[in-house]
Amino acid sequence: MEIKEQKRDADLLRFITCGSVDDGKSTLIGRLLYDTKTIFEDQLQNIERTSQMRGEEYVNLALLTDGLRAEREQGITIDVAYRYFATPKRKFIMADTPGHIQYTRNMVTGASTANLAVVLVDARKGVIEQTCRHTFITSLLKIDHIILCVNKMDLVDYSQEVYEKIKTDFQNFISRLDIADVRYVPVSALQGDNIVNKSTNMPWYEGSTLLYMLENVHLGSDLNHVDARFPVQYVLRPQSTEYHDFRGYAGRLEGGVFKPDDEVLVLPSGFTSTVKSIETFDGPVAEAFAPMSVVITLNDEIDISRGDMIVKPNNQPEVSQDLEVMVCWMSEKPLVKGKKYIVRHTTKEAKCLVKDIRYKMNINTLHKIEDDLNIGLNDIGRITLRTTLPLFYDDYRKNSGTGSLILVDEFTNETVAAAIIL
Ligand SMILES: Nc1nc2c(ncn2[C@@H]2O[C@H](COP(=O)(O)OP(=O)(O)OP(=O)(O)O)[C@@H](O)[C@H]2O)c(=O)[nH]1
Repeated sequence: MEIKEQKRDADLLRFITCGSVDDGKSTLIGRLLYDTKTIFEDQLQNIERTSQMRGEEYVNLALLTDGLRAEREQGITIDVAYRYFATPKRKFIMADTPGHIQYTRNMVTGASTANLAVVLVDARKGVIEQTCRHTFITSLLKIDHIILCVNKMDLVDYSQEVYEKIKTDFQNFISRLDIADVRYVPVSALQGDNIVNKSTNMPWYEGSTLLYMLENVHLGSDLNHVDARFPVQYVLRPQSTEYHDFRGYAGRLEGGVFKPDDEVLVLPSGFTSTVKSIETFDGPVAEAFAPMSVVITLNDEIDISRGDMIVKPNNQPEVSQDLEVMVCWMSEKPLVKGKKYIVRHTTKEAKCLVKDIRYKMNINTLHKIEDDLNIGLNDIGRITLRTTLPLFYDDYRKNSGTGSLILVDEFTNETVAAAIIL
């Protein structure tokens, strides 16, 4: 079962596209869908017609994703749209994040489950602060693979010199970050150079196309099958007399494997029991692993509630009310030292106090700024929190689910930050 799951992972690539407004993100996504022939005939006719009406020389592929965005914006709460497409080699889930002011927030949301980030730069502008910010967040979120797409090569006469300069600048920047795999490709999303089809305009480029990279990047299974973590989302106690003995704990595994008869420990109470059964929508199973959603029943009656975590006695997460975190600030209202926020971590909600702001990050130089601790919209900084309830967490590197949290404003209910536990 586990092997099958891993194989499925290798067939599926989740990626995010990031770039500043107008770098050509929508056009690039449109080009990928168009050249891999994954858009529908009627959609195509629609955008061809609109492009003609607007007197545009080329079919405006950005209309494809813009249309999707308009649809999505009616849904209001969703910041990130997911596009699915497939080639014979692989399936893709692409997180499309609108590149406007609140980009950090959208990017963090989209990137938290991504295996790879496509970072776009405009060949005329080169590596700018936004490129650095996106790349830094990518590394913070432990996305192992980055493809730097130098776009709009048609506007710089497909110049190798321009491309090499941008590549060197980027190499200099990322040498200070811990990113396993970085690739580079010069493209024109508008004209279709090196997206799906190899460009004839850049004979000096000997690498592969963007699609080839996406299809062939090697993905180890990034799921943690070692550390068993089951945050309880709901306690099920059906009222019907037929099931009056039944008490199940519903949730999604954030890591590891659970089987019937496994010895388990419940946090925070510390009580132990053994797994009686694991139920799913399709009936009982012999084993459950991340990211399955299941109902676990235990052989002992223990008082368990939402936010508790079922783990194994010999492999426990950290438990603490004092946390050191790296935040990406997402609110117009700056972070306030000494202020209370709501913290949401796995299925648990608590309050927390910002005890200290250690430093703010200079995104361009990656230096720590210690004399200006004003963390505002899109800033990244290191802070310490004291929570009202203990959280059960792991290092983000080991487990992104139990290693991250969000902060919410108590009064407005606005999500103000995403954070990684250090
Ligand atoms: N010449 C040229 N223009 C491009 C290329 N890619 C995109 N553009 C143009 O750049 C402009 C911005 O492209 P979009 O795809 O809308 O940019 P975006 O980054 O998605 O911007 P937002 O949707 O606002 O986030 C459009 O006018 C595109 O036609 C390219 O490779 N070459």
